[in-house]
Amino acid sequence: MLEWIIRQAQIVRPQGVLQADLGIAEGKIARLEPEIAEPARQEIRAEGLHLFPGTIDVHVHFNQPGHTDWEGIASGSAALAAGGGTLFVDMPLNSVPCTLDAESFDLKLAAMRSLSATDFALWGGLTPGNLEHLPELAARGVVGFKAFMSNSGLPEFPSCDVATLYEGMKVAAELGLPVAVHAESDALTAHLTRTLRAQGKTTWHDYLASRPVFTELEAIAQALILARETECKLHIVHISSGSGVALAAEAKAQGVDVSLETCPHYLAFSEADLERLASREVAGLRFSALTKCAPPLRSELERELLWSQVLEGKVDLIGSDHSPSPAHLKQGQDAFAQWGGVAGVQSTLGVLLREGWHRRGLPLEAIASLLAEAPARRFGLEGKGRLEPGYDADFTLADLQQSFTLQPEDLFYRHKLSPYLGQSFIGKVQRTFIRGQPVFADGMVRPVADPTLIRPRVELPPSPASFDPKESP
Ligand SMILES: NC(=O)N[C@H]1NC(=O)NC1=O
Ligand SMILES: [Zn+2]
Ligand SMILES: [Zn+2]
Repeated sequence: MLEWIIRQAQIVRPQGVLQADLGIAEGKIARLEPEIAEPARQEIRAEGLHLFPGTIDVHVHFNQPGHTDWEGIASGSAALAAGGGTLFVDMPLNSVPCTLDAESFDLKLAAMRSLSATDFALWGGLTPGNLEHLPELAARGVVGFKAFMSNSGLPEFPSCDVATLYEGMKVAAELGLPVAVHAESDALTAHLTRTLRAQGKTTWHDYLASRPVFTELEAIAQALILARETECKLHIVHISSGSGVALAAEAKAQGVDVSLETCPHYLAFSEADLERLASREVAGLRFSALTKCAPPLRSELERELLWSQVLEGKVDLIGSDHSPSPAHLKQGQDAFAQWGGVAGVQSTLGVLLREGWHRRGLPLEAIASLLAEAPARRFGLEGKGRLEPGYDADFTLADLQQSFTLQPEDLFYRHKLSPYLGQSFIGKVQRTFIRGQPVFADGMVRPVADPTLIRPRVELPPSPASFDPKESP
């Protein structure tokens, strides 16, 4: 007997939106049909609601173990589920220890298994000094290796010089896993930061001036050259500018195996918003501090160029780069000293519905691809990301007729701080299911019974054929 039937929702998939019944058995989608005649143990009438694949956020920092005072797995994953998410991939840094070897992986895995409200996957780190640990991380199931091309802000996660990045890509290519890069030039951003600070500059404006678009382009170009040379799969995280997407998309069209990620904050905000709102206080913090991130917000022109690339299908996927901190790390007059990171894991679907679907005509089908199918496909997350029989019953029901204003009490974050507070959104998330288990309903999160590490299915490059004497003439 079917466990659940969700009746007559608008089912949103990359290939189209259709009204149908979705039947669930043993945690998987068992049937997807115009009408399922038989009953199920439990049914939901969902006329008028949209049923999206559960969103997959490949870029979060939940910071546990070590920095549970910044976020933590339980609160971060609960926020993901409340925003329609069913799976996240945690970054290797901001936790203590960083995920750089087998031991640190095992510590994080144990914490995830006991605390996560959702399924999860893990990134390993690539830094100078941990190259020899990449194989053991791969064996344990990381989806790939994250490297910083500029200062990460954390001494325990040093940035990769070009030689380390090159050697790391060679190892990753052999392991069949991607390298993800935070693409900003260390030489240029460090130089500009030093110059501005030496002049006593401290405003948010000065911070933006220390990381202009060309410093991002310089790093993207370098990463593309190395990926082409090593035949390593490359994932460029949080591309902030339309120009950055154009550069990477061009290389992709020429055959470089690269995927492009941007974040909701680069789609929702620009320098023009900062100009207007910089000193407005949200939850006691300045808007300029809540939106401080690296790479930083860009001009209105770059934001609209980025949108046009999203609408043209040039961006593969969207990750939140949820990187929260306690309020005290975002206080003070010196913009350079404030913690860089935006808290947004709960708002990704809302931003795409408002800024994309409602304001710019982004099809709902594209949202299903950007937030679920593409991340699952790119990172080999089998059984995830699609609303098809045989796939895990991971989905979310949202009411696109219902608008709401985001309030601090809506947020599941440890710190109720977000640049989206006080903004109105459409598409309130009503329920989220993971492997057929209701994880979010009636404004409450009930963690999945068995939070599971999703390991990537890795396709290794073919090894040279061994000599078979029987076959020889
Ligand atoms: N350490 C960390 O989370 N850094 C992130 N924050 C941000 O704004 N950009 C990043 O890469
Ligand atoms: Zn980054
Ligand atoms: Zn990040």
